[in-house]
Amino acid sequence: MGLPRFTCPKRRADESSPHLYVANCGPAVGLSYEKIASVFGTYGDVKGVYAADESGTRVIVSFQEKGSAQSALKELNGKPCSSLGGRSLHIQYSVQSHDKINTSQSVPVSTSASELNIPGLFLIHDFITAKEEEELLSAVDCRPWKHLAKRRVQHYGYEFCYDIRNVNTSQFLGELPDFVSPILERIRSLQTLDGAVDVYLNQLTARNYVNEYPPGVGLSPHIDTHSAFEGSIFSLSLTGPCIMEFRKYTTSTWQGKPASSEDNEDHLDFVRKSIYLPPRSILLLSGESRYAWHHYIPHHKVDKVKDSLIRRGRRRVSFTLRKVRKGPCQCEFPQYCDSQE
Ligand SMILES: O=C(O)CCC(=O)C(=O)O
Ligand SMILES: [Fe+2]
Repeated sequence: MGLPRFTCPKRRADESSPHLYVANCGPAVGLSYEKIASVFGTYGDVKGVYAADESGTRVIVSFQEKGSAQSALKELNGKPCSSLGGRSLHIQYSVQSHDKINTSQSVPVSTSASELNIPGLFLIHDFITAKEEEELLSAVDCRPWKHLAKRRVQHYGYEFCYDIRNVNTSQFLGELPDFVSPILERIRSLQTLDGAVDVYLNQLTARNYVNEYPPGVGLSPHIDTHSAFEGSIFSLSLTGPCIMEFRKYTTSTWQGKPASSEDNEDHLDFVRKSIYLPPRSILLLSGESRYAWHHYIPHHKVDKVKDSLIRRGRRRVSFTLRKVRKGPCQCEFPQYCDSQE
């Protein structure tokens, strides 16, 4: 399925159209395009179902006739739909997109953080050896992965709660496991990169990305909640490559609230930059890159990096190491800060 020519209206569009913008729906929440087409097809001829963006949770359903879209909107909007596993959809009429930014268009991918020129972003290649990588993978694979709707994770130190996008600081799960000690030690040597980097970390999220899902499942754009974590975030990539895209929204407000299916797309103005994360590299987000830029991993099967096409592996595991924040965030980016809303 291609990407849409239609998108969510910037303001709620009341005039009807044969195209619906449907949120809380898509491959990332377990609903295939075929399934969506068949459910919406009960209201009329569906011309196509398209990804509305790269989140995997928003789609455009295009009907042949306006009347069909009208009936589907009336029947399916905002109530649990038994044929979609009880999920409540949030539906609006879609309008033709005149936005200059086409989210399907990819940006050139840099291989170094200096090329990207985002303050506070660092990438270190070959931060660990292949042997260390193997040991880290077997250590996490010996422990149970928690299967959530869109991800498989393990949390250490503190649990990260995806519904509130924050940590429960009163529930300490214990010290970080021994298998990350050599990594933590090496991270401490990175303090020389930038004096402001905080290298005393107490939370680890191991994330298992398995390329067995249909396109659309990746990591949606987010800023790690300011009030949850301090200013230095490290992400170690294991076993498979990917690209990470950074976006700075010019008109954005704080977006770290629990992802809502009613999120509007009122901030389509953004600068995009992309970086290639090879296995065994570590990425450090600090300063502006941590506080003011959204980051995300588009789900691609193949990434174009300079002149090469790089196929994603069947699996990527990342270790995100952070320090849990105990008081409110007092960063210099209040526009993006949940503590300074
Ligand atoms: O997988 C990664 O490298 C990044 C994960 C991430 O951004 C997060 O857990 O907040
Ligand atoms: Fe993140």
